[in-house]
Amino acid sequence: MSYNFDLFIIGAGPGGIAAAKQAANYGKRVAIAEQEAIGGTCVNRGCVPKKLIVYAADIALQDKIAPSYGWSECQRHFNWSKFIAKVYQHVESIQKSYLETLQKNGVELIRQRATFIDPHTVEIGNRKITADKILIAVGGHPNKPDIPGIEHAITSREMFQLQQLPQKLAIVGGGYIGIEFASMMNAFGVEVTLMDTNELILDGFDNDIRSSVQKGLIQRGIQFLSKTTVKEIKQSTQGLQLTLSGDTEETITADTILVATGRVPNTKHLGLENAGVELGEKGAIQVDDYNRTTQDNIFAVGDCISRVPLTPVARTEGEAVAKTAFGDNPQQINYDYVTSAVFARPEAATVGMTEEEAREKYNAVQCYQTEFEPLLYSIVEQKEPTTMKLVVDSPTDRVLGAHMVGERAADIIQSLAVAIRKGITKEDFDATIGIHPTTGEEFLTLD
Ligand SMILES: Cc1cc2nc3c(=O)[nH]c(=O)nc-3n(C[C@H](O)[C@H](O)[C@H](O)COP(=O)(O)OP(=O)(O)OC[C@H]3O[C@@H](n4cnc5c(N)ncnc54)[C@H](O)[C@@H]3O)c2cc1C
Ligand SMILES: NC(=O)c1ccc[n+]([C@@H]2O[C@H](COP(=O)([O-])OP(=O)(O)OC[C@H]3O[C@@H](n4cnc5c(N)ncnc54)[C@H](O)[C@@H]3O)[C@@H](O)[C@H]2O)c1
Repeated sequence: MSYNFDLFIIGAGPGGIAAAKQAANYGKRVAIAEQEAIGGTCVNRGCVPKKLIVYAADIALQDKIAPSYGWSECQRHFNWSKFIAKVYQHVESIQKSYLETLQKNGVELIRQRATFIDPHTVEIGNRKITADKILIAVGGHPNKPDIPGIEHAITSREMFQLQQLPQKLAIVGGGYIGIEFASMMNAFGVEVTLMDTNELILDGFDNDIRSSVQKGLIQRGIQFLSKTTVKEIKQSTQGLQLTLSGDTEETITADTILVATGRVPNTKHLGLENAGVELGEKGAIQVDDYNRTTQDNIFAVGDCISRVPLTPVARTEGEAVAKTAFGDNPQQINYDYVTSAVFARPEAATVGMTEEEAREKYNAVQCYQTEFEPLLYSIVEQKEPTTMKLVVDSPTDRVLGAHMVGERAADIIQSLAVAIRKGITKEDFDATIGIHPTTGEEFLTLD
């Protein structure tokens, strides 16, 4: 049977675009459907605009320590709307370059929503398109708790479209998104209250890292309510009123409420039932080790499979699917050493096993840890300690995980990840001569 395309991709985020490029490199006929902006969550309402806001917020933090470095105090004014317009200029330039890449590779982009008619056919606008293989890379969207008044709360998506900065921001959820926005908004002078149902923020990270970031944020002036959630939101004359439950049972007010309580896969109304594609837990698409769904010719990658919802992972999975479908060697992904970072101040980054995970899996685990004041803060009043931790399997001396909170944690952990993935030992760390004076060199002298 002849199909219109060798590969049809639903969703032009990092996962879909990576697969499109790789399949086109094999000389395959590829089309990609996108219902919104090319680049997906990461480019348009995630990593990219977020990191630019982090940079803007860092300027405010640098201003705070500048007088200790001999700079005169100055009053600067931050213009959010001017700044966010610049951010979106950059986002558009990325969209344009993605578009050029797709065109250069001969990939047809169809700017509409696609749904399944059968395992080889999708409906898109008034077209029916057939393909030998189909990749689902539809991403996810924010989960909003089902409570009265939730329509008054916004999600990360709307945070990027604010007309002006809030004065009082309440954040529900202390995961990646809640923590990053809490940190950025606090730096801009916004009064931030953050709540989480857990005792500690950043579920899934090493416990020492979680408490170190939490301490750092509280020190910066963020009000943290642990084991607390919101059960009702009402509009009042003082603003939005949040009725809390859990450890803190009171009413607080805010002018903006951000809910950041996780994300859910975009798998509804996709016609998956017409294609024999089954869902697993929490609406995520079920896939095997090769990202193949329950239908042989259909694959799924990225946030819609809820494995590790990060951009580099979606990209790697997209490439791997194209290699599996059209190359000589089927590709499986090793998720053991996926690095990740929370771009808060203080910044947190991690690779490999947490102490808790290592102790469950290995009999003799030794942790090497330090907390110190980095040179940058040595001559300023405000203190911001750095935490570093190595998790080691004692009998083999192999480093199982590295974790850090502090300046440039993401870049430092990123570099260590290469060595740790290759099986480096604690002795290898000790034998390495560092660069002085840097923060990273402290990883080489832990005892
Ligand atoms: C606020 C925020 C900050 C983040 N920061 C980071 C970070 O710093 N680092 C990091 O690694 N990750 C970060 N992430 C996560 C990252 O954005 C995602 O993991 C990544 O975008 C997932 O890629 P994807 O291709 O699976 O899906 P997406 O990027 O979500 O792309 C899916 C695309 O599919 C389209 N689509 C959906 N259904 C259809 C349909 N039926 N037809 C046509 N098109 C469809 C959507 O419009 C979307 O464009 C962040 C996420 C958020 C929300
Ligand atoms: N820097 C990055 O790489 C980055 C940045 C942003 C987002 N992301 C990705 O996006 C995903 C989603 O982020 P997220 O922060 O929305 O989710 P998350 O899963 O990281 O965190 C959700 C938090 O909300 C809390 N929570 C859940 N329900 C609650 C409730 N009713 N009341 C109070 N607290 C509640 C949880 O305990 C948890 O701490 C992340 O898992 C991550 O993969 C990555």
